[in-house]
Amino acid sequence: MVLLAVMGVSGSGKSTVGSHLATKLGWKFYDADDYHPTENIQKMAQGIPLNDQDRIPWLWKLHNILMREELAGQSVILACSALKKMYRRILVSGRDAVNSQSDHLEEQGDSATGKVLFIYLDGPMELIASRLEKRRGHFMARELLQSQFETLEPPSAPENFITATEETHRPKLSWFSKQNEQSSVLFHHL
Ligand SMILES: Nc1ncnc2c1ncn2[C@@H]1O[C@H](COP(=O)(O)OP(=O)(O)OP(=O)(O)O)[C@@H](O)[C@H]1O
Ligand SMILES: O=C(O)[C@H](O)[C@@H](O)[C@H](O)[C@H](O)CO
Repeated sequence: MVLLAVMGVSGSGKSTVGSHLATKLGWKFYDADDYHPTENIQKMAQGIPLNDQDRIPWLWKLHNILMREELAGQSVILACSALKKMYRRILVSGRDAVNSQSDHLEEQGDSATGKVLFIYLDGPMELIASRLEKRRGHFMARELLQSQFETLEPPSAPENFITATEETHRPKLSWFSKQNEQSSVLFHHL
């Protein structure tokens, strides 16, 4: 059973790569965009970046979905921006991530951070902007790309993640803890 989150800025390819992987692997797929409250969608459509207050309850909801699937023994892929380290902590640990001291969570080490494997879709702003220019019928205002990059805190050790470079979506192994057998399956499909 694997909980996988495909993360990155708007337009980095989370929905495309995440749904592709889920189909290939026969796993359940969730797109975090489908779980935003209407107010968040309206903000983004108006070109107003979301803030922590907008994102935190949404991330709690997504954490609950991941935990429900974990309990059911179901492997899942979630496409979710998860731009900040704190947001990724919430996906992994829910309310504990907000209530506890960050040091405390860090001390928990693999037992907490290793629960979800993040696939970080990394890519240059120009390339992603050019893709967003061509994308039609999506609520996200394209002007928000700049703020997405400003908010982004790329994952780093001891987080549990793989970086995939945007040009090829070939994963470049950065750091991950204990999911070696799973990563070889993922490499095969990416
Ligand atoms: N590897 C790729 N090569 C070329 N185009 C791509 C690639 N990945 C995604 N795209 C295109 O880029 C656009 C953005 O991709 P996608 O919607 O999957 O990104 P996203 O990260 O889910 O965005 P958002 O967070 O805004 O929903 C789409 O039009 C998609 O077809
Ligand atoms: O954290 C965020 O700012 C949001 O998740 C955005 O990234 C959007 O949901 C998505 O990317 C729009 O398509």
